[in-house]
Amino acid sequence: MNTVTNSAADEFKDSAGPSADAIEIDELTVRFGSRDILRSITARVAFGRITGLLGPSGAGKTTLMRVIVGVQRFTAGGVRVLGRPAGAPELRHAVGYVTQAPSVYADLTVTENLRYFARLVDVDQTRIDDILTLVDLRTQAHQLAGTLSGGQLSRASLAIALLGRPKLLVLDEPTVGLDPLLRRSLWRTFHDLAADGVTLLVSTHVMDEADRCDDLMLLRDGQVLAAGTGVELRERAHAATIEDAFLTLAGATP
Ligand SMILES: Nc1ncnc2c1ncn2[C@@H]1O[C@H](COP(=O)(O)OP(=O)(O)OP(=O)(O)O)[C@@H](O)[C@H]1O
Repeated sequence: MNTVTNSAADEFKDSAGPSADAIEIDELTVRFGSRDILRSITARVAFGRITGLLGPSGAGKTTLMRVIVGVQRFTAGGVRVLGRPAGAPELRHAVGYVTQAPSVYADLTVTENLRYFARLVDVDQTRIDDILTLVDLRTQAHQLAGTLSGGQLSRASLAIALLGRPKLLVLDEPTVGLDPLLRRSLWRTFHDLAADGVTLLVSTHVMDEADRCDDLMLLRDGQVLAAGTGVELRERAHAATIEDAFLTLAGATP
């Protein structure tokens, strides 16, 4: 398959140090007004794996992702991304972020959108063809983005995030509203990217998507309830499913 990594693929991993993780969060607190939205979070995201950020609506998933990509100020603690402080200028191309809202221009075709964003991030236009193949949008290449289906629109947003050859992809609920077939094919793309060495952090509140992740981080009320592989979390909670594990672990926390 097409590769999104390049000869400098391990540049960040190497410079981050052999024991470093892709994301290192230490005692992170984010306060809005008088309310702590993230409460002294300490967590790690391993290189080259898919980590699922799971939690109910309002748990703080988007806020945490915004801190990681460097667009949300934090109150206390520290966050290092690919060995640099979150938001550092040299991370601009290395980190791709797909928000819940589609980031494409409805009145431009898919290719025109990609050409436009390719110029912004100073990426070779020839890469557009490769990315269209990767996200399976070749057939829609000349279709106006405003006429795409929900799943195609998600893929178009993902395509834009891939332009800068990110080493880390942060995806905020990328499969929300998609039918099971589209969800499955999007997850296949995520696994292809991880196989190419990309680190993915994917938020969801759909518990059955947890089984598609290598690692999980369970977030509730701005705190990490538990982190580990699905098997580890199920064993820890003596639960048959991640959903049950989440409920058990949430119940065990005051
Ligand atoms: N700018 C802000 N000012 C005040 N409160 C905020 C702000 N942004 C988020 N919040 C609050 O922080 C909490 C966490 O929000 P966040 O969007 O991070 O949750 P989430 O887990 O991503 O939820 P969802 O799954 O519904 O997207 C919510 O209670 C939200 O209302």
